[in-house]
Amino acid sequence: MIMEKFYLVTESVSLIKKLLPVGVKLIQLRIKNMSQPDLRQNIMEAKICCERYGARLILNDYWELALELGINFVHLGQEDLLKADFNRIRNAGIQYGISTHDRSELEIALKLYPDYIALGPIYPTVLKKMKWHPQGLSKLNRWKQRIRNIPLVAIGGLTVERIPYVLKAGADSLAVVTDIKTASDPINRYNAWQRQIKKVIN
Ligand SMILES: Cc1ncc(COP(=O)(O)OP(=O)(O)O)c(N)n1
Ligand SMILES: Cc1nc(C(=O)O)sc1CCOP(=O)(O)O
Ligand SMILES: [Mg+2]
Repeated sequence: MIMEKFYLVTESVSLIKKLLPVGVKLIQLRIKNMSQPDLRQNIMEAKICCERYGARLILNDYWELALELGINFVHLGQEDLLKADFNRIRNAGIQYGISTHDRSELEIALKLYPDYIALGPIYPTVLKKMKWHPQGLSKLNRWKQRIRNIPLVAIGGLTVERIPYVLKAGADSLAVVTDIKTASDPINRYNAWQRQIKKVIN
C-alpha cells in the first residue's frame, strides 16, 4: 500500500472540512469521550466529506462502528488489539494500522499482517500523557529495516521543521495532531507541510 506522506489525525470534523478542499488525502478521526449518537454523527459526516474529496478516512479505536458504518480503515492501539475481532474486520475488507512502541509490540503487530505500523512518540508530545520516552530517529530507522515494505507511520511531536529528519530516517508517512490543530491558519500550515515534504522527496 502506498501511504500519503501527510497524515492528519484529528477529532475535529470542521478541521477536516477545512483541509479537504486544499488537498489532504489521509485523515484519521480520533475522537475520545463522546456520546454514541454524537460519535456516530461525526463519523458519518467525516465519511461523507472524505468520500466527496477522494480522501482516505481512518477511524481510531472504534472498529465495531467501522463495521456498522462502512468505514474501511481503522487504527488500533495495543489495548484495542485485545478486543478486536480480526475475523470480522478482515471479512468486511477493513484495512488496519497498528500502534507500536517497543519490540514486543512490534512483533505482536507483525503477526496480524497490518496495512501499516505506527511508531511513536518520535519526539515529545503534548497531546497525551504517555509512558514511553521519545523514541528518536535511530529507532524509527530500525523499525523500517525490520518491517521493510509495510508502510511505517511516524507520530508524536512532528512539526514542519522536523519533516526532513523523520523522512530520512525511513518514515513513509507522518502523522500530526498539534502542529496543525494549534496553527493560527491550519491551511497555511498544511501548505507549509506539503512544501517541505516536496523539498525532501524531490
Ligand atoms: C497513526 C497513529 N499512531 C498511533 C496512534 C495511537 O493509537 P493508540 O495507541 O490506540 O492511542 P490513542 O490514539 O487511541 O489514544 C494513533 N492514534 N494513530
Ligand atoms: C495519539 C498519539 N499516539 C502516539 C503514540 O506514540 O502512539 S503519539 C500521539 C500524539 C500525536 O500528537 P502530536 O502530533 O500532537 O504530538
Ligand atoms: Mg487507540
